[in-house]
Amino acid sequence: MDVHSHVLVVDDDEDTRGLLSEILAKEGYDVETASDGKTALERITDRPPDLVMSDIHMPSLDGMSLLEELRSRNQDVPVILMTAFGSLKTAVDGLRSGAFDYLSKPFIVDDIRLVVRRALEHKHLSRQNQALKEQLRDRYRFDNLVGSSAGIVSVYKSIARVAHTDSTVLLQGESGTGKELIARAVHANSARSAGPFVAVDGGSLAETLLESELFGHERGSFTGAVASKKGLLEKAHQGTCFLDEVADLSPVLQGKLLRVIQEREIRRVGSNAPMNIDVRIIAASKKDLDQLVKAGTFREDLYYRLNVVTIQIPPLRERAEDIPLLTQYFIQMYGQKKSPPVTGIAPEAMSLLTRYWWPGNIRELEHAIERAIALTPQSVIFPEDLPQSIQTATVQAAAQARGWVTLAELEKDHILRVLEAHNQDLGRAAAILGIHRKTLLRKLRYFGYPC
Ligand SMILES: Nc1ncnc2c1ncn2[C@@H]1O[C@H](COP(=O)(O)OP(=O)(O)OP(=O)(O)O)[C@@H](O)[C@H]1O
Repeated sequence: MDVHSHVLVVDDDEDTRGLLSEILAKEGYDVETASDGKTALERITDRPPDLVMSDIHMPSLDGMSLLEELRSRNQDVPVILMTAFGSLKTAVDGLRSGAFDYLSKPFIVDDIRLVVRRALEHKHLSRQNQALKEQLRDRYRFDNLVGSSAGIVSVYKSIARVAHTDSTVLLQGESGTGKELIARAVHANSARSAGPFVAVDGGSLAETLLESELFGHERGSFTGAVASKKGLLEKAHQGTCFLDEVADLSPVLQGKLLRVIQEREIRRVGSNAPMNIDVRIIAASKKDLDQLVKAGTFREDLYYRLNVVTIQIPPLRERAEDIPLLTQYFIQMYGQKKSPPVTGIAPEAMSLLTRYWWPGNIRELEHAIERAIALTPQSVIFPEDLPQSIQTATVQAAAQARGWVTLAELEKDHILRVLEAHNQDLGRAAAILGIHRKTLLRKLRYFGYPC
């Protein structure tokens, strides 16, 4: 946060103005003063401050009226009311009318510092959240895809370019980068959008089951096939079939898929009669198909058929500038359902998110935000609401930046990772670490870990 934040002190008492100016200037703030509410309004119009500290009782426009005037002008500057000891009720009324906080006179210097810092942090945070909300509403979106980095904008352009053609598309990207969402966007922007979108996971089923899932089967074609059944490719007729984890298809199924693409026809298991189908195939893989072809585990002819247009989706760590926007998007998605609603994230927590390397990409970020929202009792996400792995990763990053790491940091990091990986089960973690449970507890208490 900017230490040169501009604070306007409003008080009819000259000594109070002097005292506050001195304290705040020492903290690095740029301080201006006014002796009554009317003068304050003129100053605010000329140069809007980041924070207003106003006495409640003043001649010509008191603190409460100043607050009301600011709110009626839709000016969202935080206001701290100052009150003489005894007029607490007015201060509480002020909070109800939207003051950020109040300070009682005589002042305690540390209270002033703390309340001012919190008010400015709050201002900074709400400004940041507002900017992100506007970005989300106006731009940086393509269907349900969010992001403004060069990497994701180039993906949007590719989607727009290929959607209207009927070509087969190959999506290459790590797990959780949004391949299915992108496939849906291609379908939604194509001439087939009124037709079905059918997703098939090539890695989820054993070969024979997958074959009958994909191509369907005739009654009696194998034990248990009591009725004939449409396959997923048939169900996708006149629409799009999204084939995820295409690298996991067995050689036999790779051959059959190649035939579908070449001949535009399928045969149900147990049938010799071919059926014409009109399906656009979008295939996806987290493994590099080019490498698999070289290694001889993926058919080269199928690769060339799939690879007519390839969209490379960059991992989240290579487009860290998208993290704040995505975070805000997920806060809006999950935070509204909570009571009280979660509407923002503290700058320290956001800083942890932007420094983490996200091996699980956007899916991992989405889960981290969803979990933090479920855990936090407040309306803002703080660092301690984030998974331990994200909190500790930052220690590692800092150590790496220094080029070394202390033994104590290494030990703490390792212990917390093992605990995280085993759902905080102390017994299992102690066994894996090769130490007694009591020793583990002692170390955790020493780290300040709640147990
Ligand atoms: N750009 C994005 N904007 C908003 N949400 C996104 C974006 N990309 C991905 N997501 C969300 O992240 C999650 C994972 O996305 P998706 O399932 O499409 O990834 P994937 O690459 O297909 O993963 P996998 O390879 O593991 O199947 C989903 O909940 C999706 O809605």
